[in-house]
Amino acid sequence: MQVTRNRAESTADIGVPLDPFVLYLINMGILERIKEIEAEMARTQKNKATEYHLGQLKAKLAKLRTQLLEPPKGSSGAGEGFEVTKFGHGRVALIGFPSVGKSTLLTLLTGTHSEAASYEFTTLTCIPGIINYNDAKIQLLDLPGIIEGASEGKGRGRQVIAVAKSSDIVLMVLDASKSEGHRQILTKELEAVGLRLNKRPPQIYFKKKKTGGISFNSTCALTHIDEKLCYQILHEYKIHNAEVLFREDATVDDLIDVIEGNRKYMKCVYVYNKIDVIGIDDVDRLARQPNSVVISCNLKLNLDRLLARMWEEMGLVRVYSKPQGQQPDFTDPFVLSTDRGGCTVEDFCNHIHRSIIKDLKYVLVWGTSARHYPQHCGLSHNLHDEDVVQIVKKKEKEEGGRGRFKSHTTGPARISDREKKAPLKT
Ligand SMILES: Nc1nc2c(ncn2[C@@H]2O[C@H](COP(=O)(O)OP(=O)(O)OP(=O)(O)O)[C@@H](O)[C@H]2O)c(=O)[nH]1
Ligand SMILES: [K+]
Ligand SMILES: [Mg+2]
Repeated sequence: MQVTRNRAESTADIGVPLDPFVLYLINMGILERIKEIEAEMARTQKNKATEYHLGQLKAKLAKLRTQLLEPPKGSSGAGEGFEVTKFGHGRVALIGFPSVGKSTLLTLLTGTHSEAASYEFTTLTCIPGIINYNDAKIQLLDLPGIIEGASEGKGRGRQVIAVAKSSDIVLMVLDASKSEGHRQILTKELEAVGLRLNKRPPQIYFKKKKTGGISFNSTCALTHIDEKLCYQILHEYKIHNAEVLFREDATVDDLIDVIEGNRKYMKCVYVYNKIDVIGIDDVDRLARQPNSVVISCNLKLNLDRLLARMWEEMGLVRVYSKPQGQQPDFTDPFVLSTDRGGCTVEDFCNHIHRSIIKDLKYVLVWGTSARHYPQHCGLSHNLHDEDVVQIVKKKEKEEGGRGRFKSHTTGPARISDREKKAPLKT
C-alpha cells in the first residue's frame, strides 16, 4: 500500500482538515515504518562497528514518532475529546493500566465520584476532581487505563498521554500484586511520545546556524558519542550548520532529544496500590524503590504519605502577604510554581499584579529564605514555601497599602509555629 508518509507535507498545501480515513492511512504508513525500524534495530548487534548505523536508526525513529504526534489541521490535537479546563494551583494526572485503582483513588482523595469496578476500562473519559491540600487546590485527573501500544494509538492511549503532558506531575498507578514489568512498559509508552520522567534535560548546548558548518565541542570526556556520530545524526535531520557543545557525557538518545526539542521533562511518583493483597516483604521492597509510594485504597493506607509526596514533587511555594501593621492571613496563601527553577520576589509581585513592580521599593521577608527577620529583599530574592512577604512601595504612606493588595481584616489569623518563634513586627 502506497500512502503519503509525511503528514506535514500532505496538509500544508491543501490547508483543509484531512478526511479521517486518509489520516488513518497516513498513520498506518508511519506505524509500519516505525515497526520496520524497530525490527531492524532489534536485529542489529550492538558494537563499535554498528554504532553509527544504530544512531542513524534512532534518529529516523524519533523523527517518525514526532510526525505521529503532529496534530492534523482542523483538530485541536491528540487530546481531542478529553479537554478539561485547568483549575487550581496545579494539575496531576493518574496514569496506569486498567483496573489498578485510579478511579477508586480519585474518589478517595477528592470526594468526586468516579465509577470504579472490577472490570477493565470502567473509566472511558477524563474525570477531574479537586484535592485541597496545604491551603492549595490541586486538580487531580482520573483517566482511562492505557495498555501497551498506547503511544501508537491503541485504546484511547494518545488522548490519555496528551492529558498527561498537560499536567504538572504524573502519578503512575501500579497494581502491587501484578508484574513489576508494568512500570517499564508504561515508562516506554510515555517516552515514545516525548515524555521524560524524573530526568533533567541533557546538558547539551545546541544552536542551529545559517552558515559555518558544524562546530562540535565538549567540556568533558565523551564515551557514548563522537564527532562523526554527532555529524551523522545532524545530517539525518538535514542540519549542516550548527553549534553543539556537550557539557556532560551524553548519549545518542540525549542528543536526539535536544535536536527534537519537544520533550517534556516531568516528575512522576510511582504509586503501588493494593498492598493489602501482598506480603509485607514485597511491600517493603516496593516502598524502597526510588520515587515510589505504597498505598491501599481499600484500607485507606498511606494516603497522607502519597499527598505529602505529591506536594513535594509539585514544588509549589506558598507565600503569605502581610499588610503593614497587620498579621498575614495564614489561611489564604498565594501559591506559586517553581517551574523555572525557583520563585523570586519578582515572580510573586507579578503574580499579584503586573503593575506592582514599578512602584516597588523593596519587600520584607520572614521565613526560611530570610537570613534574619525581617530581611529587606529585592526582586531577585528566592522565596521559600511558607514565607511571609510585606511589599513596601516607593511612596508608601505610613498606613498600609490599599486597593490591589489582598486586604486582610483582623479575622481569625492562624498563628503558626514560626510566628511564635519570631513575631512578625515591622
Ligand atoms: N484489594 C484492593 N482492591 C482495590 C484497591 N483499590 C481498588 N481496588 C479494586 O480494583 C478494582 C478496579 O478499581 P478501579 O478504581 O475501577 O480501577 P481503575 O484503574 O480506575 O480501572 P479502569 O478505569 O478500568 O482503568 C475495583 O474492583 C476496586 O474495588 C485496593 O487498595 N485493594
Ligand atoms: K476498573
Ligand atoms: Mg477508572
